[in-house]
Amino acid sequence: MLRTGDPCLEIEGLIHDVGPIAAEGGRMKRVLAGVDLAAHRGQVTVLLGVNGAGKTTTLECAQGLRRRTGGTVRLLGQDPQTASAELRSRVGVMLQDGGLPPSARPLALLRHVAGMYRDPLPVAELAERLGLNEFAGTTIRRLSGGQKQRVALAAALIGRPDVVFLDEPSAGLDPQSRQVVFDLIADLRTQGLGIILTTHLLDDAERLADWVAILDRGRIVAEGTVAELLGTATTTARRLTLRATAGLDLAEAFAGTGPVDIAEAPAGHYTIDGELTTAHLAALTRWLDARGIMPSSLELGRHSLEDVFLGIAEASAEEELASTARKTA
Ligand SMILES: Nc1ncnc2c1ncn2[C@@H]1O[C@H](COP(=O)(O)OP(=O)(O)OP(=O)(O)O)[C@@H](O)[C@H]1O
Repeated sequence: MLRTGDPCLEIEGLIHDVGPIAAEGGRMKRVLAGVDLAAHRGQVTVLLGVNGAGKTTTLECAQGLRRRTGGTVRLLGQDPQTASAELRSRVGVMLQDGGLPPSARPLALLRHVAGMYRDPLPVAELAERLGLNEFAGTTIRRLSGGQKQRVALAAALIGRPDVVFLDEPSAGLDPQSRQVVFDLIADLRTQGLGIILTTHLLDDAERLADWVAILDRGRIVAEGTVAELLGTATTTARRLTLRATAGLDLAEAFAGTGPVDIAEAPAGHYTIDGELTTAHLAALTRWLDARGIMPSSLELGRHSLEDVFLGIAEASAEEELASTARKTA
């Protein structure tokens, strides 16, 4: 996909070391090992990775909240570590644990934050959109995780930023609030904001992302649109699941087609894996028809981002094992 819109964030070779770590013999730990990432205006860029992959650290280095050990970061054209107050006012940030003052009430807090900007969004409008009025009189400390999350999102957006960082924006949200937040993110994208968000939820990435970068052990291991990432999986096995009478000799059904792996577990639940084509489907249904067997279900599995993600995570874990084995040999 052509990435349209000006780049709002350009990261090259980002390295971040932490430590010294006492538990590791006083050694430094490399948390980011050369991250390259670009985010553009008018797009949602999703940084996807398992717990501990380095997502939050990448965001914090991108915002200048952590000093990097190496590499370059340009946020709206400036180095965030030495950025002007003017740059900061153009960046919205929603951190993972909110960072909200516990004794404040949501609307008073938002009015206060709005007062720091030259041209803030109307507080009432944002509060209405994010459903904050339901708990306007409650102090932040008494709000649920999802309610705090919505207040934190409002605070990140109130200054009409050009770029917004959202760390796990859907964490703790019920399905309805999640939809509200996702719709808002989609609107912000249409308005030309650059949105960079982290998640470990594949569903979030599939629903929101214009561009996905998969982070694993401090490195970007794959990136592209969701379609492109799924495209990389089309050459790998696809799965057919069938529920029918127990004990069928399905190998016979596929005798004239390309090779497949067939498993039956539990009885009557079959999975057929392989490079499946319409010829496999035709062979199976012909074989069933000839025996008068009507399956109770027959489903062709589509690839999901989960397949891609799990494949990458597995390959990376194997690589790490091999490298540890080499070091200890
Ligand atoms: N100051 C620090 N001292 C020691 N280890 C650290 C420090 N900061 C980060 N780490 C480690 O760096 C790794 C990356 O952390 P980070 O919070 O960026 O991951 P993440 O992908 O955001 O994970 P999560 O999804 O759990 O938030 C983790 O293993 C974390 O424990």
